[in-house]
Amino acid sequence: MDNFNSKCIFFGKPREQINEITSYIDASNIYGSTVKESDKLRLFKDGLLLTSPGRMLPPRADQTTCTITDQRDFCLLAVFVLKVFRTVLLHIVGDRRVQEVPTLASLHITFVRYHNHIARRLKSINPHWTDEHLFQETRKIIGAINQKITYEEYLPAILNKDYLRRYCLQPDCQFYDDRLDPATVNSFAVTAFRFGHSQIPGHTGLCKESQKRQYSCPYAAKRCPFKPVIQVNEYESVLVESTFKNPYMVFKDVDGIQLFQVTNASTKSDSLDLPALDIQRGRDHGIPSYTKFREFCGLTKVLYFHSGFKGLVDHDHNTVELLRKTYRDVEDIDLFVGGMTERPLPGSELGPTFSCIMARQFERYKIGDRFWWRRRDPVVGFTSGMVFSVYYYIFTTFWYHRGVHNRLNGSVFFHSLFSFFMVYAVLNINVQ
Ligand code: HEM
Repeated sequence: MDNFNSKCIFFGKPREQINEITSYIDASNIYGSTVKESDKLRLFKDGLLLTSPGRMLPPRADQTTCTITDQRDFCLLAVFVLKVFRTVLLHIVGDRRVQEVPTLASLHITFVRYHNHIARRLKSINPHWTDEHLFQETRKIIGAINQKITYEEYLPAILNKDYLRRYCLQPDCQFYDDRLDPATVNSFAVTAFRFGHSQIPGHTGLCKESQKRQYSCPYAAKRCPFKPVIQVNEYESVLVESTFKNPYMVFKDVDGIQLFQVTNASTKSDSLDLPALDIQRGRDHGIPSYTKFREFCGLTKVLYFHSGFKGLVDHDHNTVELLRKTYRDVEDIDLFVGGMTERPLPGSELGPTFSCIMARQFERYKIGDRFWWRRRDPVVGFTSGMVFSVYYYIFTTFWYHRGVHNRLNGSVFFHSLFSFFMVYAVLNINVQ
């Protein structure tokens, strides 16, 4: 990965960590980042992706340590091993982080199903297309849907309108610049985009098997692809840390997951100290300090621990006091800490420093992508008919799929998709 402003030059290039997977927003979380990976995930028939019973993700081929007793059961011994060693993967999909939390696994499942749904629709319209043709066309549509959701739903929810405009992140700004490197920069992956870690409430809500939900449908009753069922308002709430590395929760015991229910209940002491990890990872990667990034972003210089002139003008007084107690010098403030504690800009989830890093990165992902879905190019861009289809698919398929096969609460699924998890899943940063 490259850094926006790295000055440490080694053999003509700044020394940076390597990104294991593609930086482009190309749905590589579903398809993998190499042809070899994507081949492992394909059925090689009608453009479809592999699934397991119940249209779930395919289990790993080397999962032979236990007996699968019925279609909905997953290898419990493997789950036990997974809990103890935290390394075994239960399922295969384009990104190995699928096992991080069941809520993330559910999004992977949704997009695998979504792929197969679109491939079947394309096959019915074009029966003469080969498996390869169907696969690639479907993949292009799924990639476009990921780009569309990221830029038209997610970014407007977290970034201020000025930043969206200044960095060409709005739908009316579409062009390609081959000088813009779309690689993921270190400061984005290691600090700014980890702001999402502060958006994770302490609990996940589960629906019990016996409970069913009612979905309202945007069409006349005759055209609805499913029958409305009984409304459920009750959820069992579990601590979010009990869901870590437990993707099997999507497959077992529960009939639904309400993504990150907000409750005030206290959390267990053995939870993952993610902010500590994030701060340490920034130091580990040699990320410049918060004050250096303010300069890089053209923001006012910070020289003193106060919130006035030449101070921490984007922090409130109490936060400045806490920072003073924590750091000996303003120059020492970690980018993650300084950025996370800034007051959010109006209409935004982020302060000016993180907004600057985020907006610049998303600009690179968009303007530097030769295959950007809205690119006005007859070879790589979508025709206006296809652009319409992407909007159409997004609208109809969420209703069609009803969350993950009756397991996810539809409305909460929407919420979570657009609010935070989606982008974690699609952005494809995985540093080694
Ligand atoms: C329950 C939810 C989540 C958990 C348990 C989780 C956990 C983690 C862990 C353990 C890491 C690796 C930390 C390290 O070793 O440096 C990580 C990295 C990261 N997370 Fe999360 N995360 C969650 C949600 C999110 C969300 C919602 C976002 C953003 C919107 C996000 C963005 C990132 C980014 C950008 C990285 C760095 C990836 C890399 O450089 O390889 N995470 N996360």
